[in-house]
Order: sequence, then structure tokens, then C-alpha cells
Amino acid sequence: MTSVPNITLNNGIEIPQLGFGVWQVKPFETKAATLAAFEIGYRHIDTAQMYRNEQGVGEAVAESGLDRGEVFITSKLNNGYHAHDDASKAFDRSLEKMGFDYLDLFLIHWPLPDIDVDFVETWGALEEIYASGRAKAIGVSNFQPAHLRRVVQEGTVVPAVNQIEVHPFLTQDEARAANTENGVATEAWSPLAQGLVVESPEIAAIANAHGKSPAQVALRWQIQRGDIVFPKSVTVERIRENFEIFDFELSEDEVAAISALDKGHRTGPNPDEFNWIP
Ligand SMILES: NC(=O)C1=CN([C@@H]2O[C@H](COP(=O)(O)OP(=O)(O)OC[C@H]3O[C@@H](n4cnc5c(N)ncnc54)[C@H](OP(=O)(O)O)[C@@H]3O)[C@@H](O)[C@H]2O)C=CC1
Ligand SMILES: O=C1CO[C@H](CO)[C@@H](O)[C@@H]1O
Repeated sequence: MTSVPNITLNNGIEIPQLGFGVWQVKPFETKAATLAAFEIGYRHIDTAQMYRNEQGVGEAVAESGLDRGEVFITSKLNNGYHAHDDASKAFDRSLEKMGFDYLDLFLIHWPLPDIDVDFVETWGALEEIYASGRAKAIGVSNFQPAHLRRVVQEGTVVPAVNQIEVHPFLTQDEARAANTENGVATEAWSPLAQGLVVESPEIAAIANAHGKSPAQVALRWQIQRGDIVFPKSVTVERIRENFEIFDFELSEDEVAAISALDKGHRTGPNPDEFNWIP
């Protein structure tokens, strides 16, 4: 079976570099999709309170026959629960929904820079969750370099990861460099640019040269750049295809050619402007 490399986070915890993302997987489909991913060999699942499908992830873990320690599960604090006590209670509801006594990784989903609760207060709540052992690691998502610097300077625990949008059309050089400078691992969300990568003739040409698909080449590019990825699919063949990326290697020139496709194209919101509360 394919073996997925682990990345060691800044607190020593290991995370599989390839996982399975479940945004837009409908709650009633989540258990089956996650079980299919486990069957193929994925051991890392990325969910969020906002996705409303944590329960399905928990049910899949329970039914998979895998030990809790064999899987790495991430969830994220929903917008609207940034106040200290709200964050702590929301975290416990996640554990309850999933039937777990701990999460491997818990993130602040969005910094929400213009709402009246400062994300440094929210970070304090996550630090307490971490200290209690209920999360093995804590981190942030969609933090711009300025947001990250504040948490690093004003907090006690350095975030283990910053989960940001990264794909060949949005290479995020500045944000990735800020993560690295602070010892924070980059997790790349929407690694397939929500499917857009398959339409790129440049990626298709590289894929043809390797006998692989454009999606596999985009994911391989991210793996070779050292980022953590979790493509989403509800199609079993694609879930399998996205897992088969460890039997080929891109040359330095190919990595550079894919990086050159950057056009600053976001498929999701800009964190500087996103203050949405569901
Ligand atoms: N922190 C954050 O704010 C965010 C985090 N995320 C995380 O990142 C994960 C992945 O990002 P997501 O936005 O879902 O998008 P992806 O970049 O993973 O793309 C998913 C889309 O690509 C299609 N697809 C998947 N595999 C293939 C393939 N091999 N060939 C062709 N098409 C394919 C899927 O279709 P189909 O399902 O029909 O097969 C789906 O439409 C999310 O699930 C979530 O966990 C995402 C957005 C924001
Ligand atoms: O994870 C997510 C999925 O996409 C949503 C809409 O763009 C985001 O708000 C959210 O961060």
C-alpha cells in the first residue's frame, strides 16, 4: 500500500502530508465518503464546524475498525464563536458530535479582522484547550502574515499550522514564507483550485509526460513544495486517483513551470475582507 509521508509539526506531533477534505460533502454522504477514503489508505481528515458534517466523520472513524490513534482529525472553530467561552464550548460540541475525547488539530477558521472579538482572545481559548490535552495541536486558518505575527508575538503557543488557500494559480509565496519564518507548517486548502487545475493546458502537458492526471500533478507539486494537502471528492475513483501521487516525481523545472502559473486567483474569500458570521 502507498505510504503517505508524515510532517512533524512544531510541537513534535506528526501529521500525514496528504489527507481528505470534506467541505461540501453533504452530511448524509460524509460517513460513506470518509470510509471510502480510509479504505483507500487516507488517515487524515479535514473537517470544520462550518461544514456541518463532523458527525459523519466521527461515525466513519467508529465504523472503520481503525484505532483512534491511527487517524488524524482536524476541525475548525466556526465564525461567530470567537469569544473565549464560546470557543471553548464550541470545541466541546465538536468532540461530542464526533464521539472523540480529543482532536488531533483544532484551528481558528478565519481571523475575522473587523469583528469585535480580537482573534488573540480566541487564540487564548485554543491555548487552554491545548493545555488540557483535548487537542494534540492547535493552529490557525486564513491568517495573513500580519495576523500570524500578532498571534506569535502576543500568544504563548506558536500555531502548529496555518491553513490557507494555495494552488498553482495562487502560490502564496509571501504567506508561505511568513509561516516558515515563524515555524508554522502550511496547509494548502483547495489544492485543486476546486477542480480548475484540470483545465490548465500547461499542467495537462506535464501530466501527459508522466502518465498521470492533472489533479495528481497539482497535488504532487504541493507535496514537493512541502505543504500539507487534503483534496476533496465525493467520487471514489477520484479519491483513489488523488491518493496515487507518491510513485512519480516532478523535476525542478516542472515545479518551477507550475509555480509560474500563479495569477493571484482566489477561489475563496480574501481573509482581509472576510468578516462573515453564519
Ligand atoms: N480553511 C478554509 O477556509 C478552507 C478549507 N478547505 C479545505 O480544503 C479541502 C479541499 O478544498 P476544496 O475547496 O474542497 O477543493 P479542491 O481543490 O479539493 O477541489 C474539489 C473539487 O475538485 C473535484 N475533484 C476532486 N478530485 C478530482 C480529480 N482527481 N479530477 C478532477 N476533479 C477532481 C471535486 O469534484 P467531486 O467531489 O465531484 O469529485 C470538487 O469539485 C476542503 O474539503 C476543506 O477541507 C477548503 C476551503 C476553505
Ligand atoms: O472552509 C471553508 C469553505 O469555503 C467557505 C466559502 O468560501 C469558506 O468560508 C470556508 O472557509
